Amino acid sequence: MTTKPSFPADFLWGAATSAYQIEGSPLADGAGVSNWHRFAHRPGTIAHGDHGDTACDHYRRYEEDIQLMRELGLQAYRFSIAWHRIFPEGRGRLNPKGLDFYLRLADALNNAGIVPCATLHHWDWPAALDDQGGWAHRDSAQWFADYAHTLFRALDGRVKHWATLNEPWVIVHAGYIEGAHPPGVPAFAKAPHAAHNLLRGHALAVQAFRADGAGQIGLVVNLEPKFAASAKPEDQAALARSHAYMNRWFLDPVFLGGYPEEMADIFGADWPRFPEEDFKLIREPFDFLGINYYSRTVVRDEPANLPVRDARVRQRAEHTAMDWEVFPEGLKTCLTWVKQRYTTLPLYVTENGAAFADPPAVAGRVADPRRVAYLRDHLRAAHAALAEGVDLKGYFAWSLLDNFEWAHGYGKRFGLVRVDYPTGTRTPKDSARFYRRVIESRGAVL
Ligand SMILES: CO[C@H](O)c1c[n+]2c([nH]1)[C@H](O)[C@@H](O)[C@H](O)[C@H]2CO
Repeated sequence: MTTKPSFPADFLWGAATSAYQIEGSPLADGAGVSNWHRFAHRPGTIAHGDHGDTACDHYRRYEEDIQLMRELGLQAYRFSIAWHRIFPEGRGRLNPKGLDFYLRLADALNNAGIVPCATLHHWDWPAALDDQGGWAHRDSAQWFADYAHTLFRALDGRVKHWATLNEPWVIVHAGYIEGAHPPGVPAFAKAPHAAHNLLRGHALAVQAFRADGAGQIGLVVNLEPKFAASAKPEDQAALARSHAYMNRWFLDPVFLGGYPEEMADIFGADWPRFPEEDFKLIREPFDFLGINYYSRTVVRDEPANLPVRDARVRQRAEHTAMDWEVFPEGLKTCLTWVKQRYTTLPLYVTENGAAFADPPAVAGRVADPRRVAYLRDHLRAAHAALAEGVDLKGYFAWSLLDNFEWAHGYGKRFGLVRVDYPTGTRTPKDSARFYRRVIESRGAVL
């Protein structure tokens, strides 16, 4: 007889979104042009010519969405703040109307008994900052810290759970290596500097929080367990490079004080020497680590595939609509790896979810059995990590709503709640109902 999972009474159950993916109204109330608004309107960048001009219309429908969160039984809501609404040019002039939206959002969440969990930067920022050098500019760290400091003071008492950055690795890999995200032009030699300034900005923001904030502050990273396709030395070497590149690039400096040695191998002559005092700053302690987990990758050596010289070996297993392998045990692998290698800090699963080709709503229902199974199996893995002593404090399903899936546009649906575009009609899926039962039973239904 297997015992039913039981999550701690203070375990925080939530769902997550991000500003550009759901808000719409990109230029409302004095907001500046963001990098993603400009990028998405550049022909050829986003599937089907999609963009975030309307998205889920959350900027105007946030009260309806908070009612949805209450119906789902959510205890917390992870959202991000659009920098360009606060500082339209990135620095200097503050836009009170832009700030006011987040004051209203936080108040409405608190009044609904839902913990606001704010991410300061989830990839969108004023286009003006990209024009001034972006994250590759050494001053970007201070731009970010000044923006963060403003928000800590403005939302003091309303928001007590902060994350500095969402997935700095994606900002660098997609934005500077691939060019598939803004700034949109591959700039290989700039990538290490952008990564370094993101980490410096994170640390300076934590210092600003210590001076003027209240509550908890953390960092959110994406992790993806890597496995070698074979025991051959070349595949083992590819595994080491791939693992260092995606999983250790940011965590080694913040917890161990230096970059993985594989980075110099990957970047070669473009790998800089950074000032020693930077590493002291980057190790600024913070309060929790958020982990975004979706899948794992099996890799082999592929010398032609620069810069990491690896290639994915697709597995004979279930895959999501993103062609990501469904691999629930990988969540436990990530959580235990972080605890063993880096830290006993509290951990949150800040994103976990899947896109599937959901059917349309019929009579107020959306049958999404594959997402129900995905959530069930990954929550079981999360509970197994808890049982092994991981200090897991919460779980945020990605995502509350179907939304703008970056370069994929609206064709990939991750939501617990279906959004029919462009009417914006919301329909909770079966997975939302399942998640509510999980929360009510503290996992006993898993
Ligand atoms: C490669 O998976 C990453 O960890 C990852 C997946 N996701 C993310 N990061 C982002 O944080 C979200 O904005 C995406 O919408 C979401 C779904 O794609």
